[in-house]
Formats: sequence, structure tokens, C-alpha cells
Amino acid sequence: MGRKKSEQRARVVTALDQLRHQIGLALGAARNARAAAEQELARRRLEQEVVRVGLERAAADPELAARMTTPAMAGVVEQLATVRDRFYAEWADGPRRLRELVTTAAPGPAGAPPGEWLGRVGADPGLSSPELWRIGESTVDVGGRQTFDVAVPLLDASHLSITSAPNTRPTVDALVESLLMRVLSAFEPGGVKIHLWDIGQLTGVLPNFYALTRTSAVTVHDPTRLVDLLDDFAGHIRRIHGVAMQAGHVSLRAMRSATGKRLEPWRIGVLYGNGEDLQPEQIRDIKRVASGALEAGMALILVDVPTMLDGAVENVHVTADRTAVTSMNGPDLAVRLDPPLPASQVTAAAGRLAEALVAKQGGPRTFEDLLPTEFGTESSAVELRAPVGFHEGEPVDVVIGDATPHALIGGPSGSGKTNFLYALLGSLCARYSPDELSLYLLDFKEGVSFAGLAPGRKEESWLPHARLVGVNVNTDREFGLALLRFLTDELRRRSAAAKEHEVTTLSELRQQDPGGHWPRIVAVVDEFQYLFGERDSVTALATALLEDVARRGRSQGIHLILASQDIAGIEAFWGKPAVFEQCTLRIAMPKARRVLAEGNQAAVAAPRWHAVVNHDSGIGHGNGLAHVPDASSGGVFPALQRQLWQRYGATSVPRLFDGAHAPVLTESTAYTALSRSDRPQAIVGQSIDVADTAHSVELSAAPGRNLAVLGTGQRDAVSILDSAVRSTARQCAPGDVEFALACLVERCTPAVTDLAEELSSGGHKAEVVTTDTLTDLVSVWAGQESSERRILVAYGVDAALPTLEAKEPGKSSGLDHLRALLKHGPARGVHVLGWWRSVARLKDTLGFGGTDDIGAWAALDVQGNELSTLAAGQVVHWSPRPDRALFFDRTTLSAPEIVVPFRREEDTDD
Ligand SMILES: Nc1ncnc2c1ncn2[C@@H]1O[C@H](COP(=O)(O)OP(=O)(O)OP(=O)(O)O)[C@@H](O)[C@H]1O
Repeated sequence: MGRKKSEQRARVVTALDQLRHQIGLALGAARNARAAAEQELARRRLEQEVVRVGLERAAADPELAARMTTPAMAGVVEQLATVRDRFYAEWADGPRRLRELVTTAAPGPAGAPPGEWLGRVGADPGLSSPELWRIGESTVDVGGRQTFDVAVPLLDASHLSITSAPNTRPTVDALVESLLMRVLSAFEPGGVKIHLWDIGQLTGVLPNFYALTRTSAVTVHDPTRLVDLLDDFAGHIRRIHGVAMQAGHVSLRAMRSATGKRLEPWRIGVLYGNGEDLQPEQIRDIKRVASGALEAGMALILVDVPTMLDGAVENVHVTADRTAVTSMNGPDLAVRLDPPLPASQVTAAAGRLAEALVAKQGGPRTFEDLLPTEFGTESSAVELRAPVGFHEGEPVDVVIGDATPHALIGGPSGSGKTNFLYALLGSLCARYSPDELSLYLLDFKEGVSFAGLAPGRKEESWLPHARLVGVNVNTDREFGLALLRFLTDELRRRSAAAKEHEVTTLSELRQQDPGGHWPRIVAVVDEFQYLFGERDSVTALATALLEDVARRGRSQGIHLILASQDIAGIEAFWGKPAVFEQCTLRIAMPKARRVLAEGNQAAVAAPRWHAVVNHDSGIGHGNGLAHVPDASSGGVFPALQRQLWQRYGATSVPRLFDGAHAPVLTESTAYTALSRSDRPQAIVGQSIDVADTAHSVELSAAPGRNLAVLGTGQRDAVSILDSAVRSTARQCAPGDVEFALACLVERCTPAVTDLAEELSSGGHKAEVVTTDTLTDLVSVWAGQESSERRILVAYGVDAALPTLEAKEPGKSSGLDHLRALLKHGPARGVHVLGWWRSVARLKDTLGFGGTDDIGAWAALDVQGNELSTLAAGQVVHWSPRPDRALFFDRTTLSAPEIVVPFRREEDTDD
């Protein structure tokens, strides 16, 4: 038992000894491996340090030299020398190549020494930007010390993140100042805009730039409003992206090279932090801006803002006075930053650049500055584009096209809306010929704002692009309806043509149908809210038509420009959001409210004679400010109009509708176009329509072809009868028609006499009848056949009723004969054109069931509800108004329409 135990123990001891031996071997191996690794590490560290300072300098450094000569480090130097020689064999040329590269990629102020450019104004128009911008130089040992330039990409190419070691801020400032000065001096004035934000300072960041901060080239932002600034940046980026995308480009840079135009200045946002973390939303916004900025021609320079930007960014870490490492060169190569630019020279240069910018922007621009050197050269196939003003010397365009098909202009009275419209119309008409652009101009205001654009008494010229000029239409909302109807008809015509040519847009239609006449149509409605002035059928119809034009006009090249006093205009849109939303172009005059999007305060701050031009439905980032030149003071617009008229004047004359002036019959197209006819048209009055047309009654052989004028308004009643007679006479040869003018109201005598003389001098038979002789005349005309047409014109029939009603026993009364005449006359070529001073008197005249004998009527001061029996029982909406009549002809109209009675030449126009 005891032996067994001791044998067991001996086995255990042996096993443990073996284990110990094994462990000892393993530990020994590990120790050796570790020693070897440590030695290797030490060799690598030494290598690294020697590489950093350079072999020659390392040999001269006592500490490094001592380390290099220890036996453990044997071979390090030799190996490095071999690698270096191999590398230098390939790279001996490297610094020279780098220098050349920087010379080409950083031309002029981007790379040259300051003496060559500081204080001079750049001339580069900014179609492209240098790829690199010099910040300093580096030295390498390549079989001798060689120096090369160090430059960083910026603008379209990369952001820059600069970090500083303690006490190196002056170096950072000098670096930023030099970089910015290089950029500012590289381009012509206005080519670049710099935004400065410094978390720590209210003012005083880059003090030598002070002169530039008074211009738009450098803007210093409020340290407490970083998020607002980033919002502005984001908005700007969105806008540029939108514009570029729309034009089919991926970036502003691509668009610049495709169009050969700078389009927008470059922007640099310089954000100075203090090395501490910003708030998370600020970091998020910075990243957001950084991710889309370069494509929009904007770069960020972040100073001590601890954040990692996505995408292209170069890092510069300032390690000591004028010393930095950069991500361009890697951490092992120290960059010797350029010395600070002399402060006095920077100040002087900033002053010179500021002066040049102010000089370039010029003083206030004039209307002539909006006009191109050559007129009528632009095509409207894709869009209409014209400057309306200037911002810092640069023209500010208004674009009417696919993205901004319709415009809303708002501003309080006197803020310059009308002037803006003139500036816009002038700028457009000078660029586009009447074949490219047709204008329909309507002003609901009382006044003459557009009147000068149509032929007038004072001015022989007119605006050749204008097809219609409607002024003083404040009480004729129907005229607005007529315009909208015309536009929807035109929409239909255009979409039918588009369908026929199997295209969907105006530009395609113009391509497919080069011989067609497809100008863009711009309809301007000033004080458009009048259209919606009452809760009635006009408002309902106007809303529906306006929505239709707003929705479909874009693709057919039909555009609306709606102007109004801000609040009134916007309130008019309540319940009609469709139109409002389609007006993506918003123009806000100073102090305009609600025209821009909620919260967009740009109009509040806009100075006098400026406008905020916003192509983004009024959202803040779309704001553009423009000084609008004076286009409306005496002689300015007419001078352009005369030039355009001389150029295109032969094209048709615009129609002028002036609600404040009654038309003259002999000047109306409806009258002058009349020719001989068997079925003469008796003209009643001008219709409220886009075309210069009139309403008339056809005096044919059908029953009811008589006309009744109703109401007490003598002047209008006489006018209506006058034009009916004159127009009828014009269509009949002398001897073919006989007129009897029954003057039954004494005050009508002069008018009746004049008309009778006029008819006689035209060779027509015209007899003046009095109350006493009327009874005889009607009895003769009622009983007698006649070969010629006979027309009884009765002024104030109601006054003659007592006489006509007198009845001798066994005989028909005058009234009976008149009734017979009204009933059976037309079939025999006898018509009555009569004036009754009330509807009741007309009904008395006609007797029971006689209303059918009056097929057409014109009502003056008669309420609508009295007229329904004369209008086949339909409800008639009519509130009498001066100088207008409600006309109905049951054979041609489905509902009564408003007419403007022609003015008799004898009447004075008041
Ligand atoms: N850009 C401008 N430069 C110089 N004068 C201007 C300018 N804009 C407008 N004016 C002048 O200011 C006055 C008012 O301008 P305008 O008639 O265009 O304003 P509005 O907004 O249309 O006013 P309202 O709605 O009352 O007609 C006019 O006498 C006009 O000549």
C-alpha cells in the first residue's frame, strides 16, 4: 500500500516536473519573442522618427544619433538609406513635379507670391475656378533638400477643416486671411461671396477685411444665429440645385461650363469654432450643408469645429507657429505655412476690392439698363426670361416657364407694383418679338395704368405685343370673365393642336409645327381681387376658369400675372388654393404681407423701389432682392414703346376696352364691318368681350324680331335706338327701307331730329311721327303691305299709350294696331324698335300673351326680377349700373348679357 502510494507520488512529481519544464520552455520562447518584438518596435519607431526629420538631420541630432548607433539598431540606417535611395531614384523629380502641378492648378493669385497680386483687382470672370490654392511649402530630403508648394483644393472641389494647437490661433487667422485674399483677388469683383461666422466674437473677425464687409463680398454673421445662417446656406444650395437640375446639370460647375456663364458667385462659409463641440443640431446642419454645398459652388472652411464632414474635405492641423500638417501631404510631412500677409497691405487691398465692387455695381440703374442691345432676338419656346432690376450691379431675372408658370405680385398701394409691371413688360417686349409673346393686360383699378399701351389720342404708338388692353374695368367684372374665357378657349385650341402633333408641351409643339403661330401668352390682371368682389355667379365662374388656366396654362404657354394689394389679393384666394399654389413666382414689393411664405420676412426689410423676386413659392431660400428702375415716370416707357412700334407696328392693333369711356359706334369694328344685307343686324351695344364685337338683333322675317329698350335712362335708351337705326340703315340701300321715328317724349326731339336728318342725308326715307300722328301710322302700317322694309322707332311708347288706347266704337284702337304690328309685322318686313320707360308699360302695350312679340330687349334701370317673364322665365341677375344695359335676344343668347351702349357723337363724354 505504502509502496503503491510512493510510486503514485513519484509519477505525479515527474509529470509536474515535465509540465514545469514545458511551461519554462514556453515562457522562454515568449520572452524571446517579446524581446524581438520590442526590438522591432524600437527599430520601427526609430525609422519613423528618422523619416520624419530626415536622415541627415537625424545623424546631426545627438539623441537620435546615439540611438541609431546602438547594436540593436544596427542596420536601421542602412536599410532606410537603401529605401530612400530607391525611392529618391524614382522621386528625385517629385518636388519639381509638385511645383509644376501647383503652378498650373493654382494660377495667378491662387498660387503666386502676394507681391504679384495683393492689392490688384481680379479680372477672371469666374467661369471656372483654380483647382488648388497655395497655403505654404514643404521640404523633403531627396538627395538634398528640396522644397515644393503645398496647396489645397477649395470652391467647387473641397471643404477645408482647420484645427489649431494651443496658442496657434494667430497662425490660423493668417492662413484663413491669405486664403480668402487669394480667392477674392482671383476673380472679378462680385465673383465670390464670403460669409464669416465666429462663435466667440461679435465683430472683429478678420479685421483687415473691414472695407469688404460693407459690400456683399464679405458678410459677418451674428455669432448667436448659426442655425439661421446654415438655413440660409441650405436654402441657397437647394435653389442652385433646383436651377441646375432643371437645366439638366448635376452641379453649378457643370452648368457654368455648359452655358459659358458664371450664373452665380462662388460662396465660402467660414465658421470659426473654439474647439468645443457645437450643439447636435448645429453639427447636423453643418453636415447637411457640407454634403450638397460643393455642387452648388459653395465651400466651407471650418476652424476648430470638431466634426467630421462627409465627402471631400481637406484637413489642416496647425501644430505650431507657421507650421502645420495637412491631409494633402500626410502627417509625416510638416508644412511651412506662408508668412502672414502684411496687415496694412491687406487693409489697402480690401479697400481697393470694395471700391472696385461698388464701382462695378454702379449707381442706381435705369430702365434702359434692363434693355438688351439688340431687340427681339430671344425665343420663348422654353421660357420667358428677362431682368426686372439689379442686385449689386447684377441683373435679377424673372423667369416665366415650366417651374414658374404664373406670378403673384403684391404690395401696398404706392409700393411700385405698376412700376414693376412696366419694368417687366418693357424688359420682356424688348427681348421677345410679338411672334414670341402676346400680352393681355387688364387693370381693374380706376385710372389709366395700361391705357398708354393701346392706341390713344395723345400717343400714336402702341405696344405691338399687346393684343388687349382693358382699363377701368372695376365695374365690369364680366370683362375679366371674358378674358378668362378667351384664355380657356385658347388653351383648348392649343391642346388640340398638341394632340394633333402628338406632343405635350408648347416647346414641342413649336418644334413640330414650325409654321404655326404659338407665342407665349401672358395675361396680366392688376387688382385681380375685383374679379372675386361679390358672392355671385361671376365669382364662381371666374374661380373655375382661373383654376383651369392656372392648372393647364403651364404646358400650353399661357401664363397669368396677378397683381394686387397684398392682403386683399391673398384674401381673394381664400377657398381657391389651387390658383394660389400655381403662382410659384412671387413678387413682394416693400412691406408686402402674405405674398411670400409664412415667416419669410424679406419684404418687410426690402428698401424703397425694390422688389423681392422669389421663384420658389415665396419660401425664404428663394428670395432675391432687386432694385427696380423707374419705368413709369413720364416718357420712359413710351420711348421704348415707340421703338418697338416702329419695329413691329404693322402687326395688328391691340384692342382697348376702357370701362370709363363709352365706345363710339362709328369707330367700332362691328359697325364699320357691316355691309348690305337682307337680314340687317340692329346693333344694340358693345359686348363685354376680348374681341371688339357688338350685340345686335337680327331683323329677319321671324316672329318677335322687335326690340324693346326698358327703363327710364333716356340717354342710354336714345343711344341704343340710335345705334340700332344707324347700323340697320348702313345695311340697307336707300329706298329699301323706310323709317318712322316716333318722338313721343319731348326731350328726345333733338336726338330724333338729328337722326332723321342723318338718315335722309344717307338717302333713306325717314319720317318723324308725333303722338298725334302715331295712331294713323300704325293703322296704315298694320294694314298695308309694303315692298320695302319698314322700321318704327318709338321713343317713349308708354307716353303715347293713353292716345293709342283711345278707341272709336266699332274700330280698332291705335294700340290694337301697334299690337298687330308687333305680332305680325316682322313676317312682313315691319319691325318695331321701341323704348318703354317701365316693364309694366311694355306689358300693358303687349297685352295678355304678347310677351313673345318682343324677342329682344335691353334693360337699363330695371331690376332683374322684373325681367324674368321676358327671359323665358329664367332668373335674371341684374343690378342696374350706369352706362350699361342688360341685353337678351332669345334667338341667340341662352342668358342675358351686359352691353355697353354706344355713345352718340352728339353726347359729351363725361
Ligand atoms: N422703382 C421706382 N423708382 C422710382 N419711382 C418709382 C418706382 N416705383 C414706383 N415709383 C413711383 O412711385 C409711385 C407709385 O408707384 P406705383 O404706381 O407703381 O405703385 P403701385 O404699387 O402700383 O400703387 P397703386 O397700387 O396705388 O397703384 C409712382 O409715382 C411711380 O412713378
